Amino acid sequence: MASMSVKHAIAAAKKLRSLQERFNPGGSDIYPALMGDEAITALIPSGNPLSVHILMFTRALREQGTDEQYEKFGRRADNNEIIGTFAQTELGHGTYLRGLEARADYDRGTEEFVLNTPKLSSYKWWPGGLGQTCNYCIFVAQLYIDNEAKGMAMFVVQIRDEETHMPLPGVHVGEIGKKMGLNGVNNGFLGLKDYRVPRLNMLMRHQQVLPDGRFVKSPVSQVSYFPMVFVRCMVARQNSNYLAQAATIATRYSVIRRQSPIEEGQPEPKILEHLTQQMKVIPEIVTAVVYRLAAANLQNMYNETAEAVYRKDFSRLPELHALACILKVATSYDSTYGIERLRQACGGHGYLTAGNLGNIFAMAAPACTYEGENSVLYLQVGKILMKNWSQVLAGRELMPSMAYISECSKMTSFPQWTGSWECLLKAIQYACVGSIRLAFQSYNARVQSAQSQTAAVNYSGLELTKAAELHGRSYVAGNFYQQIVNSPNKHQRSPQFQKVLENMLELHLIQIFFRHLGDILRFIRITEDEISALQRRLEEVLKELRPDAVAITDAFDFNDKILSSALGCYDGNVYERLFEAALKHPLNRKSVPDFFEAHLKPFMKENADNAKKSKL
Ligand SMILES: CCCCCCCC/C=C\CCCC(=O)SCCNC(=O)CCNC(=O)[C@H](O)C(C)(C)COP(=O)(O)OP(=O)(O)OC[C@H]1O[C@@H](n2cnc3c(N)ncnc32)[C@H](O)[C@@H]1OP(=O)(O)O
Ligand SMILES: Cc1cc2nc3c(=O)[nH]c(=O)nc-3n(C[C@H](O)[C@H](O)[C@H](O)COP(=O)(O)OP(=O)(O)OC[C@H]3O[C@@H](n4cnc5c(N)ncnc54)[C@H](O)[C@@H]3O)c2cc1C
Repeated sequence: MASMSVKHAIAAAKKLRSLQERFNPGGSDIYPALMGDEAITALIPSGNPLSVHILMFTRALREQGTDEQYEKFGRRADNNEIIGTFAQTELGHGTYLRGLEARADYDRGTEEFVLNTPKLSSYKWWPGGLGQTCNYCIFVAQLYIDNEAKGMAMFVVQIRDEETHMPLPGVHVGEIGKKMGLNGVNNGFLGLKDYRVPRLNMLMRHQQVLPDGRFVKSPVSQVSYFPMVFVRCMVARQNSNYLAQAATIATRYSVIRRQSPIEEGQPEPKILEHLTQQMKVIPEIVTAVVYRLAAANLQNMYNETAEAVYRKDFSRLPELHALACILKVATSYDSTYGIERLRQACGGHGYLTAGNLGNIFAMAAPACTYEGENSVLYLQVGKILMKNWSQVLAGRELMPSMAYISECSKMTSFPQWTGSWECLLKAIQYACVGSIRLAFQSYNARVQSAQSQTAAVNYSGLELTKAAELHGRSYVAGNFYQQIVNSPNKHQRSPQFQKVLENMLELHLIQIFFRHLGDILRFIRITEDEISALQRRLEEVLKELRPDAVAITDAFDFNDKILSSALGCYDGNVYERLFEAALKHPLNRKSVPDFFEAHLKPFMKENADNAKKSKL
């Protein structure tokens, strides 16, 4: 499996490189985006062993290395002359980066770093492609000068011979083992023992160790976390695509499959005519659209911020970090749960490998863990919200994506309920701000009762998480509202198209309202009649969107090869394709399987003989 995926990944890399040269000669930016795109991930169903090389190794060299270091390592990596990975996580630590145990001691006598993974728990563990594909890596370690810790630093480390691919002396490298999916990625382990690299192998764009051992601190230490910010943005985009793929499959299947007359004596309808089926499928289509738009916005913000960071302007980093975290969490959680819901919406056939929903799930689910475990990132956003709430209390302006928090904080009570989109959006934002206020009070009370700030974060963790989750909902819903209602492109849309978009907005807002009804009722009074009215609107908008479901998913524009699904093909020949796939199964190669004579027949015979004996 690993060797097939390496072969496919290389073919894809070549093809994309040629597209890059044709459409963006000399540029380097579209290549990583293309490389990680849905086409590639779908065509390499066991995972792309070059993803971390392209998304993290090359970027870190470009963004964390000096120009000289880029010339030495980065250019070769961009050309795929060397293949690397990002080796940060260890067997004993993934989340708590300050606890990483790998160390780099500066030897000023030789102007080298001595790299070590001193214990079993300090072995690098998980990096994509490290097991077999890579010959280089970025090794993240605690930097020590004269045995004094200076914080995290990144080192370019050659781990295999460029000619023979043999591991170099002092390097212990291998594959970590079979996973629930992504088995083509050869995630690896790495131990280093007194492994020396020249001083200029430490990436020194933002912090430096001078030849005499003097340490020049980065102006902003968090900039060393920047490679993770990029991948979080990519996860937001990629997981939205996985959800869109699953939604396309389930929608197409739901207009082919017929089951159970709705009226006695009537023919069996397409299953998508059943209201509960609409509720399983259509909201997921809409969620995919909503997240794709949010992820596109995030990507633009990333591009602008990355350019600024390259010029050493770090001012927008906190906002990008907060948004990348929350969208990474929201898209990975919602796509994972959504894909499973869509699998169930395909009944028994959804469980067949031929439907491909299992593999799409296996691709999407680990994003809840990698690149920052989701609960940990919720807490990270929760902490940022606390900081921003202090700013609100001090009357200061907030970053644009949090401006709604200031606005809601000024409201003494929620305005008259109208049920309009503006009212629904405001209700979500208002509940979010109420949750932030409660979390802040709880956190503050703990700090005032002499708890440390970190302990106060831990014990207010549930409230911080709730506030972060609602902030994600507020941002995503607000972004969708702006794009549908206030977009400058609105007037170029046909009235029919605008109506479909507005129906999607209606469904999204009502869906989020019902998901968070408990949270909203905590802060806003809404009557039973007002809630019932929303229930009727939900049923109505599902009915309105039903005829558009196929067209919307067709507009995602996945071709059959990418979906790889007997249930989701464009031509709708579901049963023919399921049969075709079944007949290809190895057990169908022979009418009588080998195990019959060897095991089954003797077993049955023995039972028959015993039965005969007991009758005698
Ligand atoms: C189309 C493409 C397809 C995509 C598919 C992807 C394919 C690739 C597949 C897999 C790749 C997976 C690769 C990896 O997993 S690499 C390893 C990733 N590891 C992590 O993400 C570790 C998670 N941990 C952390 O990020 C941090 O430790 C932490 C949780 C944020 C906590 O760190 P720390 O304790 O140091 O920090 P504080 O909480 O005290 O925060 C201090 C201040 O720093 C700010 N901060 C934190 N992180 C960042 C950041 N990234 N950028 C900017 N600022 C950051 C934080 O807000 C605090 O700020 P303050 O103002 O309060 O001082
Ligand atoms: C498919 C895959 C690919 C990966 N690729 C790479 C790669 O290329 N390079 C790389 O370096 N790493 C990679 N990783 C590792 C990944 O980044 C880590 O697994 C991830 O950051 C989570 O860290 P952890 O495994 O240590 O989880 P842990 O931190 O041990 O989490 C376990 C549990 O503890 C909880 N927890 C931890 N800390 C806190 C806290 N402060 N507060 C509350 N709860 C907490 C978590 O919420 C979670 O429930 C990959 C992982 C996977 C699954």
